[in-house]
Amino acid sequence: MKQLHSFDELRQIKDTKVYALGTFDGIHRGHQRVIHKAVEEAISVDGVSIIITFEHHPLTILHPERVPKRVIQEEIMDTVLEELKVDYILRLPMTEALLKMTADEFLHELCNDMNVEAIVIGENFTFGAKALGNPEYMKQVVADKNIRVLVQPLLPCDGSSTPISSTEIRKAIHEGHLEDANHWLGRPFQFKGTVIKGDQRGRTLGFPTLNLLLPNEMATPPDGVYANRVCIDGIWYDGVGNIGDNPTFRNQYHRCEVHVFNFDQDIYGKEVIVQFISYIRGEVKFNNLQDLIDQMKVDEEQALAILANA
Ligand SMILES: Cc1cc2nc3c(=O)[nH]c(=O)nc-3n(C[C@H](O)[C@H](O)[C@H](O)COP(=O)(O)O)c2cc1C
Ligand SMILES: Nc1ncnc2c1ncn2[C@@H]1O[C@H](COP(=O)(O)OP(=O)(O)OP(=O)(O)O)[C@@H](O)[C@H]1O
Repeated sequence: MKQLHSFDELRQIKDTKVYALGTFDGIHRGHQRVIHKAVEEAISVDGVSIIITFEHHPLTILHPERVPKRVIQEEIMDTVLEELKVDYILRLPMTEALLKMTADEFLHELCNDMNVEAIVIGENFTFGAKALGNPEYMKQVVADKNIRVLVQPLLPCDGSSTPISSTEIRKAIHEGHLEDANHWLGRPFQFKGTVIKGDQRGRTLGFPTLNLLLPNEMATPPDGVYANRVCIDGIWYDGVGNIGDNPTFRNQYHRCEVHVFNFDQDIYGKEVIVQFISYIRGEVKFNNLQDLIDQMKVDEEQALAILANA
């Protein structure tokens, strides 16, 4: 998948274009429906599929303190889009000028002299200044250009009328409802990070762990113990992990650590991906080391049972 950063770069592409429009934080199952349709259409007209999105959330300009935490990191988003066979992604830089662009102006930039065959959006898609543009309006504006607007019905969360959305997924992650978040995402919630040096105490407890700082831009599950999977050098391992600041010990800092089963290598400085499969329990301040060790043994058994069925 190739990366684009401006309307000008988009104009350089001469192939027949099929767009999928939106923020796409998470590439959840609803987003996948929209993207799949765009890829399918592009193949059927021998053209290219292009995701049109933004480099940063609009609130980075208006209210930076209110920017929502992300449910997928950009790098992982790109990997998922590659797997979905998307040809291009245009990440428009977020500027005041872009925010002020009317729905009409936005469509003009996207559609004039661009050789566009179709635009795929979800039913709830809005665009342009003050989000005044909607699917009906888009259809009217592009009707005379022979561009088809393919509006996809919203995929609901199971057993409810609420559509799957990054907002619902973010909430589930924050509340520790990883099974829901993972189901709506269509893959486990995960993040990538660099392994840092911990206090090297874990080894002496019989539970060596790899330590990571939690990525600042990401939604994070609550402090506590989790069944995890970890990707190290392209290989996936099972493990049991903890998010928190280890209240049993003094002078600790907030981090994510995972005890990886059947693994004993020095991987400081390596990039790993940690997936969160299920919440097991909250973090506890233990009165002595033996109580912590005994509890970690119970956690390990529970994680093994969860992962055997996940
Ligand atoms: C499965 C698991 C459960 C844990 N639970 C707790 C806990 O409830 N309370 C706590 O203070 N630390 C907990 N920890 C963190 C340990 O205290 C920490 O791994 C250990 O002190 C080693 O730290 P180090 O990696 O900096 O050497 C847990 C760690 C793991 C792997
Ligand atoms: N559940 C869904 N089913 C089908 N399409 C969806 C669904 N949710 C969003 N879409 C569509 O996917 C594209 C990207 O969605 P976008 O990220 O802009 O919104 P969202 O997922 O609803 O996020 P938020 O929770 O931030 O509102 C849009 O065209 C949108 O209409």
